[in-house]
Amino acid sequence: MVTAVSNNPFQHLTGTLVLAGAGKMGGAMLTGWLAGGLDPARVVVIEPMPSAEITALAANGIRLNPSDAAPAEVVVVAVKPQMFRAAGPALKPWVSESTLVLSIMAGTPIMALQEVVGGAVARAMPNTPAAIGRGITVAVPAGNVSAAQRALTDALLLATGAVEWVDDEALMDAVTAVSGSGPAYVFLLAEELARAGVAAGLPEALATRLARDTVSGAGELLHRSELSSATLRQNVTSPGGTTAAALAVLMGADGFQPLLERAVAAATARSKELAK
Ligand SMILES: NC(=O)C1=CN([C@@H]2O[C@H](COP(=O)(O)OP(=O)(O)OC[C@H]3O[C@@H](n4cnc5c(N)ncnc54)[C@H](O)[C@@H]3O)[C@@H](O)[C@H]2O)C=CC1
Ligand SMILES: O=C(O)[C@@H]1CCC=N1
Repeated sequence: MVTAVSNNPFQHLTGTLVLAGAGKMGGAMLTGWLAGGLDPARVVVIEPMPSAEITALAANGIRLNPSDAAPAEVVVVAVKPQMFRAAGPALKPWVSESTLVLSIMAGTPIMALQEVVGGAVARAMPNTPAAIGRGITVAVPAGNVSAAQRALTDALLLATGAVEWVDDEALMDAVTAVSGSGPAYVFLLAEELARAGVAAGLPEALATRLARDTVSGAGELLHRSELSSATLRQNVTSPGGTTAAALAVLMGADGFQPLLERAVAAATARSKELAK
C-alpha cells in the first residue's frame, strides 16, 4: 500500500488560527501563510483598523472581528508591545491551556504572555520578508510547549522563510536588533545609495532604479551563492579600482562597522526597555 505524504505545511493545523493584530508584520505573515496554502476558513483576524487587503480577505472566508470567541488551536499575538497590556486580556476567551500562543512582539517576555493571556507560549521574532516566503524567524519555546505545538510553530514559521530555535530567551533582544529590524537597515542602504547617486550627478529616477536593483540583486546573489559575503565583496573589488576607493571610506574608522555596532546596540537596548 502506498501512503500519501502531504506536503501541505499546515497539515498539523486542525483547528482555528487567530491572528491578533494584522498590521505590517502580522499582515505579512498572514500573506505568507495564505500563499503557502493555509485554508482561510481556519483563520480569525482580530484587527480594529483592518487595511483594505485584510478587509478583502474576509470575502475569501477569513472571519474578521467575530463577536463570538472559543478556544483556538493557535493565537498569534502581533499587536504593538506597548498595546499588549491593554489588548491582551480580550484574547483570553480564545485561549485554553492547550492553545499555542505565538507571540511576535518585540521585547515582550514569555512570562508577560503567560500572565496576561495564558496557554503554551512560543516567542518568535520574524521579519517582513516573511510576506514573500523569504523571512527569517528566531523562536524560543516556554517549558509547557508540547512537541506537537513546537512542530506546528515550526510549520507556521517555515511557511514564511527560515527558522532558528534558541533556548535562551535573553538572546531575543539582539536577534530583534539584527534580523527583526534588519530589513530596515537594508532599505535605508537603498535610499542612501540613491541619494548619493543624485549627489554624484545622476537623475533621481535612474539613481533610485540603480540603487534598488543593486541592493536586491546583491541580496539575491548572497542568497543563492555558497560564497561568504566577504568573498562576494572581494569579487567586486579590483585592486586600485573604484570599489577599493569606496570601501576605504566604508571600512574606515567611522565606517559601517562602528556605525552598525552602535545601531544594533541601540536596538538591543530598546528591546530590553520594551520588556519593562
Ligand atoms: N514590523 C516589523 O518588521 C516587525 C514587527 N514585529 C512585531 O510585530 C508587532 C506588530 O508590529 P507592526 O506590524 O510593525 O505594527 P502595526 O502597527 O503595523 O500593527 C499592529 C496592529 O495591531 C492592531 N491593534 C491595535 N490594537 C489591537 C487590539 N486590541 N487587538 C488586535 N489588534 C490591535 C493595530 O490596528 C495594528 O494594525 C509588534 O509587536 C512588533 O514588535 C516583529 C518583527 C518585525
Ligand atoms: O521596530 C520594531 O520595534 C519592530 C521589531 C522588529 C522590527 N520592527
